[in-house]
Amino acid sequence: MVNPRAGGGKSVVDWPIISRLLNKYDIHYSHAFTEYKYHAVELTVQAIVKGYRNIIAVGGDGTLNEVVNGIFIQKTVSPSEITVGVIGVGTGNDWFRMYEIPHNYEECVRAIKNKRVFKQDVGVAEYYESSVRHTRYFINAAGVGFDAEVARRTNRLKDLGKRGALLYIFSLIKALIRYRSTRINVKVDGKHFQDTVFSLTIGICRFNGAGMMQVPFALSDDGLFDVTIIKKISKLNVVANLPRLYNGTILKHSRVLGVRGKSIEIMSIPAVGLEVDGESLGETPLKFSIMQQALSVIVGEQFNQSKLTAKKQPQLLEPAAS
Ligand SMILES: Nc1ncnc2c1ncn2[C@@H]1O[C@H](COP(=O)(O)OP(=O)(O)OP(=O)(O)O)[C@@H](O)[C@H]1O
Repeated sequence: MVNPRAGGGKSVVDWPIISRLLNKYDIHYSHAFTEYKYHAVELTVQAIVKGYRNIIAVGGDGTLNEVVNGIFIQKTVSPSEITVGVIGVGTGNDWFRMYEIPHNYEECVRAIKNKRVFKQDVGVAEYYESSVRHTRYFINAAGVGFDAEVARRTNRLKDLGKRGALLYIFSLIKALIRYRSTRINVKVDGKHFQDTVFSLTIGICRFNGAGMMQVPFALSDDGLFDVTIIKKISKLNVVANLPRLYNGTILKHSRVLGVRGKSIEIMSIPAVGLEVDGESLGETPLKFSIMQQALSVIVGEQFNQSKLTAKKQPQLLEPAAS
């Protein structure tokens, strides 16, 4: 599935190079260009009906998310029979960072050829848009509140043809000027937490926002979401602590809480926005559930799961009982 809009149009320019590499490594494939938003969901469903069982997303996190949604809404085969590979041409490519998927196209195609498969968790997000309940699968991270507002602004800029990882920082600064923290009620595996919250991230993998680590200890196959809750915080404090978003120390901040759980519910008045895998969706009330090791993905040759497991740290706070 080739998204010609990914990376601000880079995928369509680079497709001849990528297709030559797929031929060079003797990977037999057919390709389809997406023609509109959500088209990769439909194309994935159709491809599986036609008998394809290995799907490569050529794009960024959004294209990959649509392929995953196609895999989980189709009824032809069990999703466990499908394997997903990626060639990253997106702007953020955050999911790719978790698995050390190379930037270099040739290394990427070689990794697909070698087909080291990892089974990762899949999240299910339920949200509301125009008072109608929707469901969306995700494999990287979901953001609520300020995080979703930054994604909304970034996506608007991408729709206007802007590109580059600095879009996220630019949107973050613009969003910071206007955003107000909201009273949010969070339920994690039945335990309540209520406070005025600036931002909340629900992670399966570790990176979002073009390289930020808001859930720095997430393990993608443990059947648990890592949730990071940033309580109301001054704008100056946000700016002073920006490096923490990149160096994995965000949980050490006194206004930040980390919890783990399988089932998350979020309510707020007024409603706050949601993004999943960088795609801007609807708003609260929200429900998240997780399917452990439900998707087979091809990882980079350098990816070493045991390195991640060693970093698993149990310092995360338990959510306060109501
Ligand atoms: N033909 C198309 N025309 C317009 N939008 C499309 C088309 N095909 C796919 N899309 C949309 O393009 C959006 C961006 O895709 P994607 O996320 O893969 O690229 P990106 O934004 O450059 O990368 P990243 O999310 O990693 O920063 C997705 O929301 C997808 O729905």
